Amino acid sequence: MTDSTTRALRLGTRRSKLAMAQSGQVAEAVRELTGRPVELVEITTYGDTSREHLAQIGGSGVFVSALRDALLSGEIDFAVHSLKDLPTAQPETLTLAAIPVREDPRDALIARDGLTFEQLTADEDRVARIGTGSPRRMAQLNAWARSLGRRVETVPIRGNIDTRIGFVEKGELDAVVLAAAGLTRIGRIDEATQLLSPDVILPAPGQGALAIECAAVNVELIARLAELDDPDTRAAVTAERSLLAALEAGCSAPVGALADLQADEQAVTELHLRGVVGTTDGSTLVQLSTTGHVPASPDDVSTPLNMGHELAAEMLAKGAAGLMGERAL
Ligand SMILES: NCc1[nH]cc(CCC(=O)O)c1CC(=O)O
Repeated sequence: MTDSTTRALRLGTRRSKLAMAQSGQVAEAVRELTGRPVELVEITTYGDTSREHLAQIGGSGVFVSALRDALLSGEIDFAVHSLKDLPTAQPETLTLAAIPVREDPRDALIARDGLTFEQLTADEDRVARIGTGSPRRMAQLNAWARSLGRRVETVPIRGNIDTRIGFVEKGELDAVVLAAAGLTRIGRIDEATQLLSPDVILPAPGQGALAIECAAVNVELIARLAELDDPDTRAAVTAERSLLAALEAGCSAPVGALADLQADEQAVTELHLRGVVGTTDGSTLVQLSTTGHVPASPDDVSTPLNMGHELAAEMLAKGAAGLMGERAL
């Protein structure tokens, strides 16, 4: 006989080093919270087995669909995702039970010889080759170089974090750009040679945040896991993802967004949302921001949702759609 209140909770995870690191961290928090054992169940996803470029596989959520199938079939009780890999449309059958406190949302540069982007691009006789498969990073890196009166060559690469850093270690590329949060989680943040300010490189919507997902029918577990939720992070990533959704862009589109919360003098929380869309060559960027007041109720995400929609409408009015690749306007 199995007792549903004491049996191990099954946490579905991808096998990658990053996924195992973040699942292990959440497993520990859930053990402490519930007093129940947590067992990791490895699930292989299409995103792990495909050798095609992510932009070519297209569609969002290649990393998440196998985990979601396992949630719906009851094979696992909950899953941990990188929020930035989750499609913005949330299926009704699944619930984001918790979005814990976010890690550093910034992108990081790992360059040869400890160099910064400014140093790397200073040599006029040698165009720096920077590896990234992300159209968002390409657009902003190229725009940044242009603003310095320089050029860079962005080289499309794929693979896990270790593989990508390997291109710099082997001298095949001058630098790569990765999420600081991923580097921190696998213990390699010390190798970053520069943390890229959001003033020049806006991260992907939701970058640095995790999402703990359950089948919607699992109401008791959802209520327990809600204690791991951080309302400030949820408000920020809700605004970022609402912007992404309203731009009708997928996770591989050249869209950056970052929301930060600040308490003003009257202790009212202000949400500042920045968004960018650009062509991958960096010749054109549409970059806008907005500020709103967030109500004290942690359950009310209507303000962040509206801010994302409104900022998207302004960006579209400034021609954002035309910059996002071959899409019907
Ligand atoms: N696209 C892959 C991916 N998904 C999540 C992270 C780690 C950072 C995070 O949790 O946002 C990464 C690696 C990267 O972009 O460097």
